[in-house]
Amino acid sequence: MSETPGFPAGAAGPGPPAEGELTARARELDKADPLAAVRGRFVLDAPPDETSGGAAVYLDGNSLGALPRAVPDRLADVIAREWGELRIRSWSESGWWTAPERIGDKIAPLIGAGPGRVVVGDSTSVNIFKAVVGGVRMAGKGCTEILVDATTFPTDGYIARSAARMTGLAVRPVEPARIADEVTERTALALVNHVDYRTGRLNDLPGITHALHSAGALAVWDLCHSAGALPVGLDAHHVDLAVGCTYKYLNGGPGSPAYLYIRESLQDRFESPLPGWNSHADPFAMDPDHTPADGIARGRVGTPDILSLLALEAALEAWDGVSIEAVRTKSLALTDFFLECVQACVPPGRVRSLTPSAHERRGSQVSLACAPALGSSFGQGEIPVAGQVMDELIRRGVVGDFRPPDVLRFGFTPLYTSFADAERAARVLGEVLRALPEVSSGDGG
Ligand SMILES: Cc1ncc(COP(=O)(O)O)c(C=O)c1O
Ligand SMILES: Nc1ccccc1C(=O)C[C@H](N)C(=O)O
Repeated sequence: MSETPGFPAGAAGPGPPAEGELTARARELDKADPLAAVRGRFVLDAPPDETSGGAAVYLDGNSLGALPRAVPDRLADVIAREWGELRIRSWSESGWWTAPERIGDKIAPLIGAGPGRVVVGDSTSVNIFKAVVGGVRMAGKGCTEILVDATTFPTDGYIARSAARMTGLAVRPVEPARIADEVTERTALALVNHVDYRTGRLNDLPGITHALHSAGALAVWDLCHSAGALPVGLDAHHVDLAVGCTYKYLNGGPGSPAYLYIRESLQDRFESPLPGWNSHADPFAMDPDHTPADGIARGRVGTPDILSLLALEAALEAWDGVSIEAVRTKSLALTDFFLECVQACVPPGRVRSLTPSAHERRGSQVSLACAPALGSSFGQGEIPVAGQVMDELIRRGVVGDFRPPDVLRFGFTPLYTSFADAERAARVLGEVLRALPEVSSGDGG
């Protein structure tokens, strides 16, 4: 097993860790945490004590964020009053019609965008389609290819290949770190994940964007795993187009609508491949010909999903008075502390951190490759051992997730994750791995 900076070989002893010391450190860190009170804005299990020993530590906010307390009452009001009583009048009187731009402006500061550059609606996949086809239509005439992050979350690759087929271009998968070397004057754009969903690696958005621009190509970023977790700086780094979901670190709820960012200076050249009536300059003119709206509204398609949109708007209240810089500081402290606890609690050689140890290359999750121990005490089956380990962690109240082939993912949402959560998760992971038989494959460390 290769040594990674997070786990110097032989540094951890096989016996039970110095629990008391780590627990005390976690308590001190939580006491000093300026965001500690923000946790109260979310519905979460109470921390475990002698009576509630089974309460869950939630480390899956990088897949589905926890429920913000403001959402249920707001949604109840939207349903009972705005829909139930005002009915059709709510499109204007309750601000439903303009919600996609209004809520876009609320997300904008979290991703470094000025007002009028973000519109909310549709899924991330649909926005990837709009961004890629819209980007190709803005690119130079002689372009023949689209570069796609070779390590991307699958949906980006699927959509990019279909968009390329429709526009007559080829798709070339390239590792993010190689994009600066691989881009040519024939490249229309590159579609890149800001944070790698599997490893938690933070890709170099300023550097890659600059390299693409130097070659005359556009930069299209997928912010699903960075928005709400770290500063993105879309305007500052002159990103052309970006998309992201809102159900992870923005806590918008299951299936909450995604967003599209279009750089201000490109907006009047953006031609949507899905020019629905909501993107028309005058939707209620019912014009048979499409005239695109000015500004970011041209990124809209059809009737917005109001219930989900307004749940998201209420969820964003959890950010009141919180800076994304403070979130980043806590995120790095949490992931550092978790890695330290894992090193102390987990028998050597059983996991290997896939997440870069360098802060400037790390998102807000820790991914641990789980050594392929065989003959697990949780029963042998088709499930890879890492999947069994995660099932057992969840059974013991530590909720992360498993991604094939061997990755345990732990997401840290600074708005509500505590240092005590990080310590408990690492301790339970150590217990689960100690309960498994020794690594039997040759590459264990
Ligand atoms: C990087 C990335 N892009 C896109 C998606 C999903 O897209 P959609 O919102 O269309 O399901 C995810 C996760 O679901 C993701 O991690
Ligand atoms: N949208 C979902 C619906 C159901 C279950 C998971 C997701 C995810 O978001 C997965 C996530 N994108 C990931 O990084 O694996």
